[in-house]
Amino acid sequence: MDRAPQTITVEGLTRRFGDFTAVDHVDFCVPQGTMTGFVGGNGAGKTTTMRMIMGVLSITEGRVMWGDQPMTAAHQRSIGYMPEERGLYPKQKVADQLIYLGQLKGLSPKASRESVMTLLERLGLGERTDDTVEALSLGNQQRVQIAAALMIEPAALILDEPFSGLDPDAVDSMADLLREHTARGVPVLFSSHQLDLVDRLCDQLVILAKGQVRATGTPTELRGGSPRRHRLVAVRDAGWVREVPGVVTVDVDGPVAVLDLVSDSETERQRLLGEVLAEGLRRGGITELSPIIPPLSEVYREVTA
Ligand SMILES: Nc1ncnc2c1ncn2[C@@H]1O[C@H](COP(=O)(O)OP(=O)(O)OP(=O)(O)O)[C@@H](O)[C@H]1O
Repeated sequence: MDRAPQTITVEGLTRRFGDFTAVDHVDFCVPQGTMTGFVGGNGAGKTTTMRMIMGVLSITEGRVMWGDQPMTAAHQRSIGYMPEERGLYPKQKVADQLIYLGQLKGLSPKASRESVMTLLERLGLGERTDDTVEALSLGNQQRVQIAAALMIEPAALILDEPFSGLDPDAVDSMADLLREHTARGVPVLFSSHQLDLVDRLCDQLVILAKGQVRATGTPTELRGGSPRRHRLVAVRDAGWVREVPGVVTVDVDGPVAVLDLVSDSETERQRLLGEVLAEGLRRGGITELSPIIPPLSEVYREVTA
């Protein structure tokens, strides 16, 4: 099987259940070597989209491309998929279960054992390999699911809520593992409700609401480029900032002010910052002048409203 990573492109993807359109002409792409966050409220259509990409749900309209070819079952078999319904056997031992899965995916028993042991160790489960799945906490069961998706050098990763229920250490190990895959060109699509995490990890985002794509882009692009608002802390009262032409003062509270550099031009905003700095020096000094970066949750609320 060809395991070379390829870009995944979703074109006009649509799924209806009776009269209800769960996914409505969705277009986006998961480029090779990028981590793409798939976000949207409950029922937005993320799982349905991922299921169509993976061929576990039929497509009503549209198509999924693997590089420049329509996605086939063989391509889908080369993708590491973590479905929403987790599907581990509760009474089987963790390592045995994964080793068997590796063999089903074409590894020799020895190669499968090696791959499983390394992955479980990386995911902090090195000492739980002989426990049954049901004996693990939910977060640790989640780690086993992740190991199942990451086995056999996947050519792409489609992960439905891989971070839910993980503690911060597990999130970090998981993020490191995913980055190793993107570094070898693997496209990664993962859904999440944790916007701070998506912001930290993703190269790009796809925001879905009511089955439709509302926005796509890098976190910076979605915030509208570099920020206009800045926080100023002066050594003395910052009231003087009202007199700097071209700068709108949103708020002044003693030495602290919030400014808006009302220009769409990056060069002009840089010039205005220079003016503020120069004036600040004349007025006794500045201890801080920093951009106010809106949280991604604010952007999300705006585009899905
Ligand atoms: N088999 C089905 N039959 C009928 N409706 C369905 C079916 N599967 C999904 N839906 C509906 O499609 C919509 C999208 O569901 P989906 O599970 O894709 O959303 P989601 O974005 O993954 O949500 P969540 O974040 O809650 O997991 C929902 O309204 C859901 O009820």
